[in-house]
Amino acid sequence: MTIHIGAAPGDIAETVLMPGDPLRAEWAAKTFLDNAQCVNRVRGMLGFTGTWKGHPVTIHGSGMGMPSLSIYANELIRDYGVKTLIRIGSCGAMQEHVAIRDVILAMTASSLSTPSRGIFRELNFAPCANYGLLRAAADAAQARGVSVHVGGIYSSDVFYDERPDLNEMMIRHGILGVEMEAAELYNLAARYGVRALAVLTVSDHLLTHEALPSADRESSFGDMVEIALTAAFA
Ligand SMILES: O=P(O)(O)O[C@H]1O[C@H](CO)[C@@H](O)[C@H]1O
Ligand SMILES: O=c1cc[nH]c(=O)[nH]1
Repeated sequence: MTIHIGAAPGDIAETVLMPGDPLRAEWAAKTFLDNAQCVNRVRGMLGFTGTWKGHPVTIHGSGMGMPSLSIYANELIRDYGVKTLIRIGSCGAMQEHVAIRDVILAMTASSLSTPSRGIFRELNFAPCANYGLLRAAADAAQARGVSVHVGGIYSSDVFYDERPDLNEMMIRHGILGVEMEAAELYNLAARYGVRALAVLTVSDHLLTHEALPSADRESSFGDMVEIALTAAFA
């Protein structure tokens, strides 16, 4: 047990899928895993462990934002020995050719800052996905016929953004979408020598202003879960 995770040693698998939303964790575990058991409910941050095609998998919420994700990812890696972390998140699209419900695979994650800023100091470290996971996820998405985009995303500290100029800059530089966790997940994966990837489903569109309701964000993004599971064990 850790301060934030109540699971017993051995109750967390080496492969963890991390949605921001703990209720998406519950839905995904009960929908896609066999024999899913709840292994954490500290602070309501639900985690479940089961198997997928015989492979042990944990699906655990990260909460919203990089500081929250950092707490769970640190404890999962350092205390529970997790080796592969795949974020399964929602995001806002920033390009016209990206549509609602499309899947984005985050090759890199730009940011204004991350919780690792104090460690990197003057270094502009470039957080990037694990290439093997990224390639396997792209293959899995194409095999499923999912509309998938691979490229850079923006990890923001705010959902309610007051910088239209910044979004314009991101859009002009080809950033595919915005979310709030991937950059720090990639920083931590690099620091501890583990694999990480962010697989995102477009829930909002910054250009068209379309937006899916919260129920859809919680329990309808099945393609990204299956892409993440397939990539983890490719
Ligand atoms: O749907 P999740 O995985 O929580 O991801 C996105 O949704 C939240 C904001 O609504 C942020 O956590 C953002 O990164
Ligand atoms: O962080 C997020 C997530 C979904 N949609 C957004 O616009 N931002």
